Amino acid sequence: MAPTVEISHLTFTYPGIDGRPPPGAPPLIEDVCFSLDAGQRCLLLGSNGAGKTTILKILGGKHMVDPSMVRVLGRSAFHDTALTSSGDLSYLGGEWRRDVAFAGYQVNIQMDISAEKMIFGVAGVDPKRRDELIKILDIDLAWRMHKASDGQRRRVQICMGLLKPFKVLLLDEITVDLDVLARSNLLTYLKKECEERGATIIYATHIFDGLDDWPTHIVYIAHGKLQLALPLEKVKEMSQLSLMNCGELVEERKRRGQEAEKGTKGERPSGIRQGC
Ligand SMILES: Nc1ncnc2c1ncn2[C@@H]1O[C@H](COP(=O)(O)OP(=O)(O)OP(=O)(O)O)[C@@H](O)[C@H]1O
Repeated sequence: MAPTVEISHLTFTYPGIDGRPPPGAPPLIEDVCFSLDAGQRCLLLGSNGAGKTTILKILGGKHMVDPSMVRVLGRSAFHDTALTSSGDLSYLGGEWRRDVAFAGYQVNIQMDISAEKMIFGVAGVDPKRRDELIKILDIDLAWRMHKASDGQRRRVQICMGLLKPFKVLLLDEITVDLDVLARSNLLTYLKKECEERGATIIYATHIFDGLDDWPTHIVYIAHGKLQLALPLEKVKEMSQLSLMNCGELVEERKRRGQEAEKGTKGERPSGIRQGC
């Protein structure tokens, strides 16, 4: 079966004010390759500014790249807007606290509107799925969105983003405003979505609590370059380190790679269908 997410030699630079990449500027994302299959859950790790959001936005079709570099469900999200409008590809990112991005549209949520109106306003939704999400996220349908707390808004926004049974879900630090119980319920629900429906999820986060056994794969980015892309068991086997120390693992592998290069052949991080 073809991978659901394919990143192949992805290289990207943000355009300058003239709409073109600044001449001579090094690429922000450079030669990143990895792919994921249906049912896999990938944690996308990296320090601030490493390029995680940029990669997720490219995958979500928010920045244009050559279609050969990024394929989601075999298509380019930037060029094929039906991917997001159908709900097959869902992107939940940081700006969601103020705006709801659903099916490719941005809706401002500062106005006086109830959570119920927002959630039930989405047409073509399975009522059972909607009820389950409302329960899991512990949403009070009477919340007025302009008065709701950040965490309450975030719950409504996450609920709306998950109403359609996505095939690929991109999560960019969306659980930061959630309390421990809501976060744990959401992660359990998302795991179930992958195991039962074969959904693929990429989740960028700095908060590792409760994630030890959640991902199936780990991808680590530093300075826009892929450092590691491996199944979780491999990461655990190799390092006996927690996810928190993934950076140390990468440094150790780089050091060993450099030593090997000095000798015979250089070691290259091997991983989840790395095609580069
Ligand atoms: N629209 C933009 N134009 C130019 N540069 C940008 C733009 N957005 C982000 N950058 C730069 O790209 C780099 C990577 O940013 P990105 O948001 O992808 O990192 P990140 O890994 O998600 O970081 P964080 O963990 O802090 O969210 C940063 O140096 C940032 O300043």
